[in-house]
Amino acid sequence: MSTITASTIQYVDSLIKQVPGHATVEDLVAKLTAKLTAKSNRNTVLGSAALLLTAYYILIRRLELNKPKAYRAIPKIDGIKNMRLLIQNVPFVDRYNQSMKAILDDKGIGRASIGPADIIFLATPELSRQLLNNNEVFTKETVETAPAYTLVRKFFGGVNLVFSNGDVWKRHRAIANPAFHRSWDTKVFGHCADEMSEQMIKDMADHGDVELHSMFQRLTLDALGLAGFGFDFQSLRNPNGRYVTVYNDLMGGALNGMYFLFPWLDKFPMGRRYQLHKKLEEFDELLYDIIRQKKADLESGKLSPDSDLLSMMIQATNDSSGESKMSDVELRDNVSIFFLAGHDTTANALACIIYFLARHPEYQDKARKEALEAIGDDGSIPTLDQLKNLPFIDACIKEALRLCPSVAQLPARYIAKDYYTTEGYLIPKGTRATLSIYTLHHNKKYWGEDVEEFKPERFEEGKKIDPYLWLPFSFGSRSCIGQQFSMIEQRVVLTMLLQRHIFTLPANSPHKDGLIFGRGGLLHPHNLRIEVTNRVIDFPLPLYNLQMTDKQPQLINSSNAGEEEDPYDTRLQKTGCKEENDDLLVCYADKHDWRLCHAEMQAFRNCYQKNKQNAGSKELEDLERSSNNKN
Ligand code: HEM
Repeated sequence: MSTITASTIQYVDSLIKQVPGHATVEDLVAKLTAKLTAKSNRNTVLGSAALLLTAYYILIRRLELNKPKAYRAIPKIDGIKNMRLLIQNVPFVDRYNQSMKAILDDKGIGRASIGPADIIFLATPELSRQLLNNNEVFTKETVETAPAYTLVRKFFGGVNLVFSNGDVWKRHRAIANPAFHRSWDTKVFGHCADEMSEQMIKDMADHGDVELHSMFQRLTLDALGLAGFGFDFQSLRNPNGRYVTVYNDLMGGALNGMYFLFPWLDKFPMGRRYQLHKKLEEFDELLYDIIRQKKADLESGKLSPDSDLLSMMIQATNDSSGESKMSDVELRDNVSIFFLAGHDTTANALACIIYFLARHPEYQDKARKEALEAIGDDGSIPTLDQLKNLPFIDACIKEALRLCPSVAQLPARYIAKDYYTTEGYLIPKGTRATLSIYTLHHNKKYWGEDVEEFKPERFEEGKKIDPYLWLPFSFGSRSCIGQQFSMIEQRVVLTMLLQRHIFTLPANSPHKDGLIFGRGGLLHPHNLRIEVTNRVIDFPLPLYNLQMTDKQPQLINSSNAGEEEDPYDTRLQKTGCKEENDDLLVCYADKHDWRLCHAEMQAFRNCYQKNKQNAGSKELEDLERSSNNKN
């Protein structure tokens, strides 16, 4: 057989050389069949069939002569290997390293037979420019193509901002744009950072470390629920709460590879699938309740139209008319997709950046210094103004997003018509294409030999980075609408956490030589455990000093400890702020971190300032002055 194959290859080769460049496969096959038939007198029928089969294999499968030359020029990636790794649920980065990294790094383009149609991976800045500026050719694959009974379709909806094209997408983007591009209230994010701070200290006490990625998932879910829809998931306080569990189960189900590969099993769901469909009904009930309530509150004037993202979108659809309006189903489908697009993505980014800062204490110190200079050290939530000038922290965020782009490759585009790239490759109609953001971010050609190292200096002020090379949020008209939301959230959370805590990678961490990523659709660190300690700081109140360490908080009177009549108490009584002071102490006793008692501290401070200026409080000031002199 091997001699037959070898001679057939030689024979087919000689035939191909005789055929003009523009010959069709049909010409070739006809010519080949004629020759083989003529020789059949000498060969057995079996031999001829083998020859024909081998010739077909070589012409069509190997040489792909049924495909245009400009398409054949795109290097091939091993699709079967990729599929096998996908079914084995191998994490994205391992799958990528084993099956396509070498080709994409070198050639910047590759194609594979995965799924119903070939998929082309684009991985140079020039190719990303072409994909991102040709939305009519590189169209989004919509969820509508999934049958209506599938979990994915029911969960993410038929039409929404992420999975739509043309006029439908324009209408959704126009309604969502003003809601996203506004001045976000930092308090929501700050409130979540407060809670996370508290939870981390509890986890440290209970387990000796903190699983950072799931902690940030809880933070970003709470933040999105509050800032987006005015709904408090309370997942930081209660990770097993009803809606958190429902939501997490649904995400786990819908993004599981098995659900993508066998969607038809959803037609008659059984076992776990059945449970998930039931949970989806529960989740939908919640979403529709939120929408109904919001509409009623807006109508009655109970809620201001700019109170959260959903209110603004409802207001925008009320202001538009006819087809521009959004139905409740469309609003629900967008709310659902915002959860998918807007919570895990930022959680991954935050977990990665803390990991890199923990691995590089020198960068952590520098980032903390910048944070303290910008937002102070009194535990208050930073304002937008205070967050404007954070060049080093911003550089760290960008560098972490380079190394860990949550969206490692863009969701696939369906090719609506034949497209010739400027390099002369053909991307044929009916195939699919994606942009490999991960390759662009990890290619030595663009970032140098130290490409895998965390170096925020790459993004220092004044350094220009090609927007088609660094693309964590994509670029152009279909870039991430939530970029500003995410950046503000990251800045608030990072500055507040750096102000309060020190992050250390445990000596035996499996991540000590490099980040290990987990399974699933989005790139995220796998089981990332970090040690968190409190910074030691001085209490800034004028009356006494509270020094705290993470281990042993102590309240120290600044003067005259042990005297019979405690002048501290006397002074407090005179300020008339004893009640506020008690509230503050109770809060501190409860939370073990005065920075989590900001409201109580502010109330005490306001009261103290006010009473100090009262006529007749001179005695108090004298007392304070004499106490200072003694110290
Ligand atoms: C670090 C955080 C984030 C990353 C890395 C990220 C990344 C991306 C990327 C790469 C795209 C382009 C997808 C494509 O072209 O197919 C995208 C689109 C989108 N993102 Fe984000 N995203 C983040 C945060 C958010 C947040 C916080 C929200 C909402 C609250 C959000 C909502 C969206 C939406 C709605 C789109 C679709 C925009 C359109 O097609 O017009 N994202 N995001």
